[in-house]
Amino acid sequence: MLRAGDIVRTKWSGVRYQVIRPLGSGANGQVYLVRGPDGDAAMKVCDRAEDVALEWGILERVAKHSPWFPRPIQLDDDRDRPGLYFYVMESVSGEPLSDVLPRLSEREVHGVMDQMLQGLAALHRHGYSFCDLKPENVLVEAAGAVVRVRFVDIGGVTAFGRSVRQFTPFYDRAFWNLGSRRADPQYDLAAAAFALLFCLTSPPPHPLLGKTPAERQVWLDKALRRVPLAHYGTWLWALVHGRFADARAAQAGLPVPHDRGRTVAPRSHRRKPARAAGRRRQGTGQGVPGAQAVRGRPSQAVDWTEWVMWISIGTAAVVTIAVWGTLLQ
Ligand SMILES: Nc1ncnc2c1ncn2[C@@H]1O[C@H](COP(=O)(O)OP(=O)(O)OP(=O)(O)O)[C@@H](O)[C@H]1O
Repeated sequence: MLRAGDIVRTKWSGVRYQVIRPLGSGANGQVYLVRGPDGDAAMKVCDRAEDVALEWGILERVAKHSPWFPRPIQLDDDRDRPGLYFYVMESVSGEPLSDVLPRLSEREVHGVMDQMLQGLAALHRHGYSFCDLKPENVLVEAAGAVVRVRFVDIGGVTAFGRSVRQFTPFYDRAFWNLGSRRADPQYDLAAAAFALLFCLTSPPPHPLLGKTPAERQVWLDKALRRVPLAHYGTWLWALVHGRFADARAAQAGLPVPHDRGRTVAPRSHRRKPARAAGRRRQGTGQGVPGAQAVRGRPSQAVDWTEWVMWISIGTAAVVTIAVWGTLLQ
């Protein structure tokens, strides 16, 4: 564990980094904001040399093709602390997806998802899946009209066809019994959908980990019906069920924003789930460009503008009939 102010001197190149503050930690290690000869950077420290070597190798390979991941800077050991293994990469600014999404407008949510899918498409073009895609690993910078999305945590990136090495249960399609735990484009598309879904509604409760796959699916179906953005329920359903051929098709199917400057309500103010449990429809996937047939998709949240329109038409019809009735008497 490093502290603010600690100095790390690299063993082989003699470069000096000063620790500014921790940026985050996880199962594989800790990440610190450090100041080096070229300014601020992020240092990932792991207990095992193999983890550092593996992540560094992936980062070098992937970052070449994908500006969505941090740029690798250097791999080395600490000269003064034997057993401290680390690599240094670009420090990515932004906040985790879960903190940012609730205060974005529909148009900005659309922008975030569009960029996430572009980032995934770039990675997939080179034959890799992200695999450990979750809100903590998606950093978003939203400044005015500009929204910028970057990915961190390269550790799970896996070549297509291989078994997924690193995953988080709630973002893993196999946990929901919706596919295998093998790396492919749909694995990431499902994870992206779970990330958006849980940020827009609420994260799954911990006890779900001990439930059967059927019980988990019931929970997921309910969550999909609670999505507060028009048309996103259907699109997310198609993503988690692997209905899009690739990230480009999913991007083409992104619901068009109906932006009225509204922000996606914070959790405490979100609309109550639509009372539509019995209104599940059979669908054909129409209206979701790029999606194959979508069956048993969840019904959408109530669209009040449609209700207002029908009430107005009904009132006008009643008034017209009443006027004619009076005139004809
Ligand atoms: N390059 C970076 N720039 C800024 N923050 C970063 C960077 N890399 C990682 N982080 C932050 O540190 C956190 C932990 O890093 P990382 O995900 O690499 O660790 P991990 O041990 O693999 O975590 P997990 O167990 O979640 O997989 C990230 O969620 C992110 O908030």
